[in-house]
Amino acid sequence: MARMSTNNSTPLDHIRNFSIVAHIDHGKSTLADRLIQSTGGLADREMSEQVLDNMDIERERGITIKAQTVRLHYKANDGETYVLNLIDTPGHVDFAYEVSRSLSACEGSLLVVDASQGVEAQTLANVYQAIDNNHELVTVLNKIDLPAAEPDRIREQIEEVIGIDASDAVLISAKTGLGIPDVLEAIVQRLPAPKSEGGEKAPLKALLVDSWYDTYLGVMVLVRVIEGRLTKGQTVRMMGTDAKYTIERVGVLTPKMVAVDSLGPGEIGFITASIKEVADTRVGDTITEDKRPTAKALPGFKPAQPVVFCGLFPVDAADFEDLRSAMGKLRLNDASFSFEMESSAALGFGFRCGFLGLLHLEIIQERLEREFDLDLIATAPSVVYKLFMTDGSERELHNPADMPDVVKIAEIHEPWIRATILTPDDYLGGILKLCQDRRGIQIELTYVGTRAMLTYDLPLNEVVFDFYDRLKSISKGYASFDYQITDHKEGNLVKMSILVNGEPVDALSMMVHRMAAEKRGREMCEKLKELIPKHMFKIPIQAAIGGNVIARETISALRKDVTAKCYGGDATRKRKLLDKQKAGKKRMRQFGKVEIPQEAFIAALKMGDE
Ligand SMILES: Nc1nc2c(ncn2[C@@H]2O[C@H](COP(=O)(O)OP(=O)(O)OP(=O)(O)O)[C@@H](O)[C@H]2O)c(=O)[nH]1
Repeated sequence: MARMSTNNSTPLDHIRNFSIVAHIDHGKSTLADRLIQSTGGLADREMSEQVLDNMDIERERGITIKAQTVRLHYKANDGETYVLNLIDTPGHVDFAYEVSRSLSACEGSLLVVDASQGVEAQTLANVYQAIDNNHELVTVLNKIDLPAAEPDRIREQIEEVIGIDASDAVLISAKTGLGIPDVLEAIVQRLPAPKSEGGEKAPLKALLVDSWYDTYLGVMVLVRVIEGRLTKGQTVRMMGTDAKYTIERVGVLTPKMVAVDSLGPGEIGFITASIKEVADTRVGDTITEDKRPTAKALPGFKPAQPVVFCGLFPVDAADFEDLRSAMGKLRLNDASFSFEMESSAALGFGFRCGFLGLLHLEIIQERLEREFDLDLIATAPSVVYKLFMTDGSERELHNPADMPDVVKIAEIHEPWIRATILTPDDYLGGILKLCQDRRGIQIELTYVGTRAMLTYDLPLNEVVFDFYDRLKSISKGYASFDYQITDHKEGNLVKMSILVNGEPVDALSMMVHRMAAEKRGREMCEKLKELIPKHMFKIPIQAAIGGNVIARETISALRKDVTAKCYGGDATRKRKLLDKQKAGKKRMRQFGKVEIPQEAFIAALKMGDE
């Protein structure tokens, strides 16, 4: 780690702590890179594209998962040098809680809007979070290099839709660098400096903003000092967990890690303290000095609750231990991902995993397959149901396979969301139909120019499968979507089982609304008929509720011997064909006498609405 002999007492009025809020792809990371580059945080040659996005997957998918922070030194037009702390926030709905936690560590935000696209669903969601955190805002219109950019129109739209003054919006192109100096000036001139009531003489009070696992340094904790001073060697106490630690390192990210002696009021930096797991650090906790504690803890955050669950099983049972260790490693860096062992009659040993949303699920699954070279079967994603039992007790259901006997259940409650959808009005009809088909209740429909803004209440259960994919395809990618979980409501829900050759495949069972069960069951059977290859015998595929079969398809029997066409041919050709079949088998799973390909599990769940 580099060492910087910073003078550690940057006066408060020379500090600006800010975030960038934006819809996905509106250019947040590109702008962050520009700010780092133009303040000399990294030499040009060190700039790999998008330094803020650490992980390969993030880079490939172009999304920011883990919030990061960067300290910049900026010499302003008034001749003074300011310390600017940029806290990066993720843009996707699944990570909304990370947005909120990082916003609470700063006083202002840059609201970045693509001047060719305008306000989108996540622009709204994120800007309201910033306003809720009492942030001052600087509006930045990006991509003005594009011929399609219409800064005047978008400025009006921002005023109309969000209700903030955008007359002094800064026009930039993060791509070409145009307007970047104006952004830096606006940060200094228009965003407030942090305040500290007690100042640096007060007992230590710092906010635990984030934590992550670094292979070399172990658990790193991102902190924002409110009052007092955080120093190397100090013994601190986490007020929420009551755990004591001795601070080993104090540093800042420039974005390289740079050690400093201490952090004072208003400053943001990281500490390390031989903390074993990220799970030992509670985001939103208050860090204070053990021997001179602060009187009152900060309000803190609600911990992120997993909302979507699914089972992950190794295709090859021998990979179970590898899967366990890989999950343990991922969990080190992502306390919002949870897993516990599960066994399934059909799939053997695996894990029941909890995620913040579907994207989170996909990212974890992809990382397990790619970084750890594991072949996995994922079961149908399920939301968390609340079961009210006839004996008066209450329990949570994370897995349709654990569904108790229906006669013992008085009521099943399912989570509902409030969704905001923005779309060009050409696609409105299709989107209304989609929401309606998914049991949606329309709350509001307003227009902003030729764009419609829709508010719908929807059961989360109807959204977890493929709602987002469908929305994108109906709107040719133009609609944007954001949601918040609102409450649990009673639903007429049943467990639908799928039987292949008479055997229930628990990985495919799911909770469905009674009215939609037959249609869903029929679609599942039809899809599986396409996905499961023919065998030497007839295979019935059935969907059932309790003992009642509600849909049925049959896969006809295969007669031909595949090697027959090699008759008389040379042995190597025959061997090749058999090898090819064997490789194909690796991605198959045996259920009784039937082999089901791995893709069938996911594909069967992604049903069209046509
Ligand atoms: N033409 C043009 N393209 C830009 C500009 N700024 C960003 N882009 C492009 O827009 C795309 C999205 O930019 P990002 O910076 O990755 O967007 P982001 O908001 O950080 O996206 P997430 O990390 O997914 O939240 C990239 O392909 C950029 O190259 C700009 O000023 N002009």
